Amino acid sequence: MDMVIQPTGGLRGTVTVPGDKSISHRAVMIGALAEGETLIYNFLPGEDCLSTINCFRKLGVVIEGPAEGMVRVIGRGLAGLQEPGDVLDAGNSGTTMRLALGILAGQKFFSVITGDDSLRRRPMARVTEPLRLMGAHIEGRQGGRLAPLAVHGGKLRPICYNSPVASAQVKSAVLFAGLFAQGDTVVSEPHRSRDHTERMLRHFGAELEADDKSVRVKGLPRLTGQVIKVPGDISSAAFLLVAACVSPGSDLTITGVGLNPARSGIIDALSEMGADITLQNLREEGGEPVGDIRVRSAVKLTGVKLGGEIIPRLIDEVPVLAVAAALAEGKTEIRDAAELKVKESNRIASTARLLSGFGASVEELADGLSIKGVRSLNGCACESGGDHRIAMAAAVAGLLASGQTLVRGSDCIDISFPGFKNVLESISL
Ligand SMILES: O=C(O)C1=C[C@@H](OP(=O)(O)O)[C@@H](O)[C@H](O)C1
Ligand SMILES: C=C(OP(=O)(O)O)C(=O)O
Repeated sequence: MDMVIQPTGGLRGTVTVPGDKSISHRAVMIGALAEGETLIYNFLPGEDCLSTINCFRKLGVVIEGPAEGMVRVIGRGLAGLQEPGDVLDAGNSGTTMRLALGILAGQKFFSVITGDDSLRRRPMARVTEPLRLMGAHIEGRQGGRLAPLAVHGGKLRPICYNSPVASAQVKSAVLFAGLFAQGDTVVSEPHRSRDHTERMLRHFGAELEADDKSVRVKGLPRLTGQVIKVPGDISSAAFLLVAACVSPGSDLTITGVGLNPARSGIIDALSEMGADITLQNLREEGGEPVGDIRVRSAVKLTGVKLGGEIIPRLIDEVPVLAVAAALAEGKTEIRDAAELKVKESNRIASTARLLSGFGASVEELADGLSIKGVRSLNGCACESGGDHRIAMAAAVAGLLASGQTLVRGSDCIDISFPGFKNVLESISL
């Protein structure tokens, strides 16, 4: 499907964005392992989260919905999953595959998990290695580095795992496996990644301690079904934030957005660039910080240097942040972001290609991007390459460019932000 985008005269009004993808996945998975019913409100009906629901249905879990934003999970308890009669399909979702592997590692039965072309190219050794150390038997292409992966799970032992990458998916897979091991499982990482798993496990009754760089979970907890209200996804809000910052005449409020500090790097980065962003109505819901974000057109955005600890806090927002950088004054450098190469596409290459098509001045670095701001972008025809974040970054660039933009292959936006085009149309002048 192609999406046509015209230049915007500013973004105005009050909107919500769909539920957080990371939290929606985890609510289904932890709900499945809990005893009793879990009700999930504002569940993200994006394709990735539907893949999680499908996988857990095949594991014998009764899951109703999503219907009007609500999902009901009838938990089976820690020992209640059943052997799937067929291959589990994680679709395009790295989170589904990696987190599910942590759970499958702890099951006595045999299972196979696969995904689409993109997911079958993404690195899985980062989870299969620690899960093998815990005692799981996992086979796959290239010695277990690539899906499809076959898992003979069973009795696991706890480990102290020092992850070489700051990845919430690796951390969560090991913590989930740790639920099935007697004793304490510890995971540490070079920088702190998003901590939704830790927060939600605690909410369901697990014993968990965390400090700056490590997390410890006690095995064999009794998890109890909960009511979860999923906040709006800051990664989806990011597209609207950038469009509103850069286009003159904007005054936009996005209500009920998750503001977990491990996810809010985009607000810090844009603010450092000179954006006019205020946070209002700050509160906590279900153990997650939530608030409303008001963004007005910036007088001027200036280039920044980003690297180190902020990178995991804005990793999925780099493509759209690069659009802001392309129109900022001076140079922006994003380093320490080599992880972008192993997302749905190589996002260093795909972001550089996208921006070049709009006439931006961008250079690919081994671990990031260097972008020199230009006065204006020119609308163009571009390709999503099947990557939802690239498709939406392209749409935002189109809103800020002169002339018309055509985004080819925009259907992949439904992976994380169903209704994106309608939301844009409702706020764009
Ligand atoms: O745990 C999660 O929900 C996610 C973690 C991040 O991936 P990594 O753990 O690979 O960094 C992120 O890019 C992805 O969109 C969602
Ligand atoms: C990288 C992403 O997701 P996942 O790893 O779950 O495919 C994303 O949503 O940008």
